Amino acid sequence: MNQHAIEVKGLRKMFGQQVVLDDMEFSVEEGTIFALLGPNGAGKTTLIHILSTLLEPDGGFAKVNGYDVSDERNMVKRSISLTGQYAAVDENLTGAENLRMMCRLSGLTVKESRNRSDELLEKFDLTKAAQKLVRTYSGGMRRRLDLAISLVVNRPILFLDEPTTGLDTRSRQALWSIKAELKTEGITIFLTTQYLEEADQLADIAAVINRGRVVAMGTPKELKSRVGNEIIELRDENDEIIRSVPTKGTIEDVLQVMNRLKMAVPQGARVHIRRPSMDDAFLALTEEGKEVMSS
Ligand SMILES: Nc1ncnc2c1ncn2[C@@H]1O[C@H](COP(=O)(O)OP(=O)(O)OP(=O)(O)O)[C@@H](O)[C@H]1O
Repeated sequence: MNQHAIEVKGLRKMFGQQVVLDDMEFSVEEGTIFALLGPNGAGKTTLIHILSTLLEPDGGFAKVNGYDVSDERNMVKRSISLTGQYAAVDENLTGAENLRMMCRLSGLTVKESRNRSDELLEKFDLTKAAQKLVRTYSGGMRRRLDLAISLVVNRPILFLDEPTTGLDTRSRQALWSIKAELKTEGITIFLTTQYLEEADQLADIAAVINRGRVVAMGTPKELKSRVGNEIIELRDENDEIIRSVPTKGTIEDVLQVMNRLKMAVPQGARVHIRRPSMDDAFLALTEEGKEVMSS
């Protein structure tokens, strides 16, 4: 059956007078990686909390694995894993003990728990650190343990709230490769991120939200193409960017833009023409970007 892993329609959430999610609408196909991109305070965590039943919406509806987040909370909870601020890691236990405890709590036998823990420690490159107390772990190791714990029981949908925030490049890349592995197992991954690069590398579909609304959605490639086909960048003699202007990529358009720019830039400025990045798309699609693009 080809159903949506997540379906959101007219979703609304207010905190006091502040509208945090405003008529939000999108769906996520089963087995895909979906990235929710948005600046600080855009409403990403609020949305994850509603989808994982930690918060009640004020209007509209959301279904996760076919279950309504308000009316079928238990079924939703059984369909998801959630990593992030809420993972219960005991600092005074070892990584292996934490994992085995979670396995036992979720109903596995002692033997099954040992096997599943070993398998996850291996997958997340924690076998060597398995017998060390978690309080001695680095940030990257904690994140990997957090992710491993969220996978103790195979659930069809995995929520990752800013999973790589604060990780060094190496740990981030390790997490990316694990997520790609999960995808091959058919798990739907819903992640929030402020790293455009992350959405670009990983996601099948990315939605950009700003002030509680979806302002754009598509494959990272589609989102990038919304910014224009080629970007003209003018740099000064220190290689600092002076102007960055999207074009349609045709010779006529590029010439027209160059002519316009000629009047406004200092002599000696150098020209680069490049493909748009996710950063360009993000800036162009959010409020802040509109100012940049129209300047
Ligand atoms: N419990 C709460 N009570 C009041 N306001 C809240 C509450 N939780 C969030 N907000 C507000 O709602 C808005 C959206 O917050 P949210 O945490 O969902 O954003 P976010 O996109 O996850 O941001 P960040 O990237 O900084 O984590 C913010 O303005 C925040 O101050």
